[in-house]
Amino acid sequence: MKFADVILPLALPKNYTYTVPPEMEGTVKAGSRVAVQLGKQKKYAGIVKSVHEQPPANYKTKPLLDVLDKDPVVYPTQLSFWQWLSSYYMCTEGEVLNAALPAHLKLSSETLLLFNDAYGDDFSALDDDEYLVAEALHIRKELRIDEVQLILDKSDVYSVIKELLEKKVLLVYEELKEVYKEKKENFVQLHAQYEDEEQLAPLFNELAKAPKQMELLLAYLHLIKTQGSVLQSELLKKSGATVAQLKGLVEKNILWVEKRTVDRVPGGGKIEVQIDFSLSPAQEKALSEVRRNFEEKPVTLLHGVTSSGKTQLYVKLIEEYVAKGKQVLYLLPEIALTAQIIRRLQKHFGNKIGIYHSRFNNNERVEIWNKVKSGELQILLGARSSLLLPFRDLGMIILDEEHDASYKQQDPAPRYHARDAAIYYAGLFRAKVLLGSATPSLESYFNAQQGKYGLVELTERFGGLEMPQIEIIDVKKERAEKNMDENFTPQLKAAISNSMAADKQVILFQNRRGYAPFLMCTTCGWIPNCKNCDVSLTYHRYQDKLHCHYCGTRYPYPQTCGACGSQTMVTKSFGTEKIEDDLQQVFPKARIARMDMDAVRNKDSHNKMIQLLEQKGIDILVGTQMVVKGLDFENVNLVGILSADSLLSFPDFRVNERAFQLMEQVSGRAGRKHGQGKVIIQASNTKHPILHYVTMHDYKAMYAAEIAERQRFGYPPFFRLLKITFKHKDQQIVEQAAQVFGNWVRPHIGPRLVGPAAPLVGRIRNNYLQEMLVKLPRDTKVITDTKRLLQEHFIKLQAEKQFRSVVIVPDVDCV
Ligand SMILES: Nc1ncnc2c1ncn2[C@@H]1O[C@H](COP(=O)(O)OP(=O)(O)OP(=O)(O)O)[C@@H](O)[C@H]1O
Ligand SMILES: [Zn+2]
Repeated sequence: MKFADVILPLALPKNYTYTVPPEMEGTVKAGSRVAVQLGKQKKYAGIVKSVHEQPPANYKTKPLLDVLDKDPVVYPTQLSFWQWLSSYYMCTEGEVLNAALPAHLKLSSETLLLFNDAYGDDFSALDDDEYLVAEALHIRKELRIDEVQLILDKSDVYSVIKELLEKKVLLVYEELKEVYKEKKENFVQLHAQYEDEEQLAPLFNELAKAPKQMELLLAYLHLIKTQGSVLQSELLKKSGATVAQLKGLVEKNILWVEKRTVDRVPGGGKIEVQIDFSLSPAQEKALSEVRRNFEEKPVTLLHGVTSSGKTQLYVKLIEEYVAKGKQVLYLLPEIALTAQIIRRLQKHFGNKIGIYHSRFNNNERVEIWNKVKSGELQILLGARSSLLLPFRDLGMIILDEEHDASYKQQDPAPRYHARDAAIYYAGLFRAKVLLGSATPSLESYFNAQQGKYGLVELTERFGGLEMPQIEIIDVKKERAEKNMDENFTPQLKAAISNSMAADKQVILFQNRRGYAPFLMCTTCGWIPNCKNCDVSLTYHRYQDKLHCHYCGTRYPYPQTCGACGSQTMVTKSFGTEKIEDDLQQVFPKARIARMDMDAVRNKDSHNKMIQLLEQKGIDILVGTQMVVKGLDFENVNLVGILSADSLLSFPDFRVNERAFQLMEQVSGRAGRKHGQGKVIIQASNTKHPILHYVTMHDYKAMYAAEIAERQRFGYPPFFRLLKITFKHKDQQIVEQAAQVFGNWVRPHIGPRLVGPAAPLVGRIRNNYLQEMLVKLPRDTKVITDTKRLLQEHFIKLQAEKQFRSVVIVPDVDCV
């Protein structure tokens, strides 16, 4: 008798074992999707983790209902990776599976199926069962899986549903209510008679009188040669012609236009790799050092100053791996960054490259999933979630901006760090990992210093440009002397004027979004707080509302103080929205744009803003963290940091490291092409050592100072941090639970256990919080033992009646 352990897309502590019915023995493999029953009613599609002959000790197994795929949906490598993720990051394999699988591959009895209107009503291509379901759906528009079971009068309906999904007859309802729409685009083609070169010559003569049409035709011929197919939009862009001019050629029966369904995610195509630049001697040297390091070590850190051309180095390396037939994963910390990089990469790799991130809809995700799995996509650019894709033969992972905290997943589980997960995942393929940054994390630089990672340094900017010149301005002084214009010092104002006069562009950085981070009553000091969270509210002038940045709740603007009733509410501190407003007053002619989470909610608006900036349609860009990283604009010569103080003063042991990284990175946007850039940093505490390191662009001095502190106080990289958060609606219960838990484990852990205590924001979405920190020495055995101990006590705590509903969230390597 054969048994299969199945991972279900649920947070079950253990995987269930099912019996493999004899007729399925040939088809059930590790990685296959199977339909199973859980409990009396529920059915799910899960993934087989392993097939074996060992019945479980404590329960009678149920049979698998169905095998959903001829070929497994993931390879054994992914199963090993998932298992590591779940054990290292203390979550269940079901949670990992849930994060990894696109919704279309996850089905359960609660799944709502929708009819895809785009399919039409011609069901002739369907078999009997499919037809019955399609017809019912066509009439009723939506069905639950149990209703499908009634219609077909059987319980194993998953394979039918899967077929219908693949044939695009039906859709899986997702919260986003996205509807599958085939994407159609106009393609242009040459009439067959002209495909013969000899016929072309007379055509050219004929068109000599119509130069625009001639240009169109030439552009067409170029595109068809290089790309294999010609999009109307691209053709018009390349030739600079109008639709009317194209119509002219269509009317002459030379070209014709056809609407075709296109992949949402381009792939295939016939572009050849074109590397049309050469590396500078410094880059060449760095590249060969990377290669040499790769021979000895799986991980190498490329520490290259801003604008040293790390991206170009990546391109060369990618080319080498692609030529060897390997897949390459290029990770970026934020979706926001993909837009510019993808254009840079597509220049070289055309359609060999795909993008993947959480803002993709499910249709797009399934397409990418399949192309990565088949190996059709050789290069994938993506955010951290692309690590969960079923790569077939990975040769290298590039992790750009490796220091970035957004590489850590916060919620929900698995709360993995993409850098560490990438290193593990690459190890399973014996692939290489290249970490790149101008401001490496202390952890990675430490590992490089220790010889665990290779280290390659690139210390000069490409093109012989100097690092930007940094000027620190004392805001306290300027304020006292009443020289300030809103939040701008005269120095910053003058520098902006100069840039604009020279037809250059400016980036201004402020780390708070909204208009004012809080309001205050000048009579009694009252500050409006969120009802659900213990935080002050941010004023957003655009909507004239107060927002909670933790739970998203919006409140009307209070005309009077909520405590004393006076009409003396004033805004305190300032966010990007206010800077944008004030700038417009000070520079009425400037074209100003704002880039923050509020301004660029969807991927396209962000992309458009970047393109506008590239095309010099914006003079001044104001933004948060978003403008800091990786962006490459040749015309920006000035960067202003409005308030360094807010970066240097929050209670976190990483504050100095983060502030340095941020300031160095945002400074790095200035002066990347035509002459040295300038950076103005406004600060009250101008003597802060971090400001000094930034002025000198001295990463190593910052590193030396910080690493000593970390060692002294027992923080990463010397210890790993595991944070445990307890959450409950009732403050007393959560405090008790944390106390009890602390008392249980403290005797085993000792002084390495810190807390419990309420975090800075002690209540979020009406849940009270308690936190505890465990410092883990870099010793695998201690780490595993401690995790096991904690896990046992989580279960013990939740077995206590009064604590049953306390939510426990372990966060390994928290950031
Ligand atoms: N070998 C090269 N040939 C032509 N252009 C180059 C070369 N190297 C770099 N550049 C150009 O210099 C600019 C900076 O390079 P790139 O963006 O790769 O730097 P980076 O090291 O990734 O910087 P950051 O860390 O700030 O993101 C880009 O516009 C890039 O196209
Ligand atoms: Zn709130």
